Amino acid sequence: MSVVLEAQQLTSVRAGRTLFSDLSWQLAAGEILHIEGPNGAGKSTLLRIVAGLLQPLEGEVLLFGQPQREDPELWQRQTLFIGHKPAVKAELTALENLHFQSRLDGVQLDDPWQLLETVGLLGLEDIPAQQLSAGQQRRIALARLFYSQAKLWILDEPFTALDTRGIDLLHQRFAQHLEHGGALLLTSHQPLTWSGERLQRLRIEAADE
Ligand SMILES: Nc1ncnc2c1ncn2[C@@H]1O[C@H](COP(=O)(O)OP(=O)(O)OP(=O)(O)O)[C@@H](O)[C@H]1O
Repeated sequence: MSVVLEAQQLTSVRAGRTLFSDLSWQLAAGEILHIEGPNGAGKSTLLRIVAGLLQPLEGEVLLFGQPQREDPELWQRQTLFIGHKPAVKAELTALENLHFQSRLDGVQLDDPWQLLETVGLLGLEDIPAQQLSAGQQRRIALARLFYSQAKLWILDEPFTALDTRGIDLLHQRFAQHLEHGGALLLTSHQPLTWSGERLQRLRIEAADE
């Protein structure tokens, strides 16, 4: 399988504290990397570095062999990052949020109503996001996964606030993504149920402790 993502000797220091040092790994098409570790260990920091939103103190991240600075267009097209807070616009309705998100992603939605149904928000489309529950807001944010063509998904705590049906839905979507040659990097405090050969684990412990 081809290598989608390669991290080379990553070191990160925040507020004078070394979160991790000399981290290296490869993630191939069809694989998941589950980043584990206690609160504050640096998992979100690592994901933000991989997404190109933060610079490591040392080291480099390659997507299909390319550093971000050399091919920003490839990175833009082939990565999808969803952070741990649902990045929804509070005053926009669920439907308006889907249109807003998809425009930012450069995607024309074929059938926004179908997408609402897929993520379990049909019937709630006219309600401002701020009046939706935490899990419903998370579903708006996660709707991006159902139209994304990006090969690398970077998801920070995607299961937070989801009910069991929502978690099942995500697992199904992850499986499709992997079957189509995608790769997935995620943090989750919940255990993942995937067959061993597809799942890699990386545990971060604060290096200074
Ligand atoms: N913007 C920032 N400036 C300085 N330090 C930060 C910043 N954001 C996070 N940190 C620090 O970096 C450390 C790691 O934070 P991070 O959010 O990466 O942890 P995490 O492993 O994702 O934790 P959690 O499981 O609680 O989500 C923490 O000590 C945090 O205080």
